[in-house]
Amino acid sequence: MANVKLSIIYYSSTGTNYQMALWAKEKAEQSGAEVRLRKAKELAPEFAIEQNPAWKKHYDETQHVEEASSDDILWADALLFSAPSRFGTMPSQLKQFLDIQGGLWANGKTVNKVVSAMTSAQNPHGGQEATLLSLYTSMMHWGTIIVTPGYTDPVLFGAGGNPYGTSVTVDQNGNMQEDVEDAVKHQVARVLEVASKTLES
Ligand SMILES: Cc1cc2nc3c(=O)[nH]c(=O)nc-3n(C[C@H](O)[C@H](O)[C@H](O)COP(=O)(O)O)c2cc1C
Repeated sequence: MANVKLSIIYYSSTGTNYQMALWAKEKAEQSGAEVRLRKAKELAPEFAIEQNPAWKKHYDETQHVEEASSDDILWADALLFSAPSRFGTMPSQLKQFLDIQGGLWANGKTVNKVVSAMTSAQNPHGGQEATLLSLYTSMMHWGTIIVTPGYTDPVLFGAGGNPYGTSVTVDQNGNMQEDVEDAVKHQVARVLEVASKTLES
């Protein structure tokens, strides 16, 4: 997958989606892609972060991660998003990032990017598919090429079998309930495969 430029753009309060983004980065780099790992800017007020020790810890520990910018979209052939469910939709932090890309969109700069997404929620039926759909809805408006895992590999069944994108259930202590590392890696490999085909054509 040499030559594919991949931006992994995530939001995470307590580390789950950051971990998924790191697995994706590891696999993409092993595959020869050029990778940018970027976080959506935190928008929550300090008091909200401070009242949740796990959130505060993750916030402090990821200060070194660069914030996503328009250039990360412009530069990339492929985009992989990862963000937790917030009442069945994407978090406002990621939505805000999308909402400030009107200039790119208006100039056709989002068209034909290969896009895929991952998520997490506290409950298996707590909105995992709906959260991915909320993101994919915006991606349709962007004219992107949405690439989902479907059921293209047996690892998906062990990871909960979500064909929309890898998703994981996280308990109240932040522990992932399914082993999704291989599913994340399969998803990113598939994104790179499709992106490299679009570059050849
Ligand atoms: C405001 C808010 C709304 C949430 N809504 C849901 C929900 O509707 N269903 C669900 O299962 N989990 C819900 N969660 C749990 C989060 O999805 C969970 O904390 C997250 O997936 C952990 O990911 P992270 O470690 O990357 O932050 C919600 C959490 C917050 C803070």
